[in-house]
Amino acid sequence: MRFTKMHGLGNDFVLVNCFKEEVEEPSKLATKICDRNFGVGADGLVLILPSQLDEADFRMRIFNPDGSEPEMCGNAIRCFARYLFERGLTDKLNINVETLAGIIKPQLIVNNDKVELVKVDMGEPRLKRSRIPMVGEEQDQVVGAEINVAGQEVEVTCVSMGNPHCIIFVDDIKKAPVEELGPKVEVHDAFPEDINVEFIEVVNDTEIEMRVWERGAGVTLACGTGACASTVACILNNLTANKLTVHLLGGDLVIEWDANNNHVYMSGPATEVFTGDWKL
Ligand SMILES: N[C@@H](CCC[C@H](N)C(=O)O)C(=O)O
Repeated sequence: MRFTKMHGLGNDFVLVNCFKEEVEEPSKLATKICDRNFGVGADGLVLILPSQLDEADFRMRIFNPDGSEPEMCGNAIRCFARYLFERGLTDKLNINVETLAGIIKPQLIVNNDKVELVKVDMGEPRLKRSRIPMVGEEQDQVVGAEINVAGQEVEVTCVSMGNPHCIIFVDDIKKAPVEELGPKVEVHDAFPEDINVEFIEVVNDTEIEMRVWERGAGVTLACGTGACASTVACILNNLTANKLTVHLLGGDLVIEWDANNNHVYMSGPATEVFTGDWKL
């Protein structure tokens, strides 16, 4: 099976073109191919598929290294769009992609035939508890709410970008308890579908530092949906302006929550690393 290894700011993926390859058990394949010792090594397996929907050009499925299937992945969809364009699967610069989080719209910014950046219309953030999902009063927003994590009160803001995110503000990002608190919050009873956990230090009005513990993956160098959810969380808490540079371990994303249409936009790079043949 032919595959392509790509990354968005070090959040890395194995992409398989299912117009040419057949993947029978994607969840099982993800656990094997994402393994960093016995496989290719990646934060996710991405399948490139045709869409049956009139409004969509292609369909993206993504699987976490633990085999679970999340609704969306921000860094993967930039890689997905670049792959489609550079492999000639489309000549469109604005692509409509069917995902479990709805239709997501990447736009390729091309210079001299080279994809320089991908700007993605990530759609509207979901703010009600029932849409995160989180237990409790369905219609409420979760802004500065307290949850008890192993005997410790933790203040959280929760936002869904199609997939769920729990944002925790910290004073010093270098001391953020990503590996201690992250896995406990991920599987907390309050979150019936588990949750991605972002630790945020607000640097100033237009910049934040972020570290992430991803559902089904653990620590990663970047998370696109997480950067979008964290930007929304900063704005809901009146901490920043509506357009931010999000500094991640793997590099920077620019995120804007547009007040005119309530959509969140993410801009960042997508990089191809190598292609290979999977033999197992
Ligand atoms: N790294 C991704 C998010 C991948 C899915 C996530 N682990 C989940 O389970 O929701 C991104 O860039 O958005």
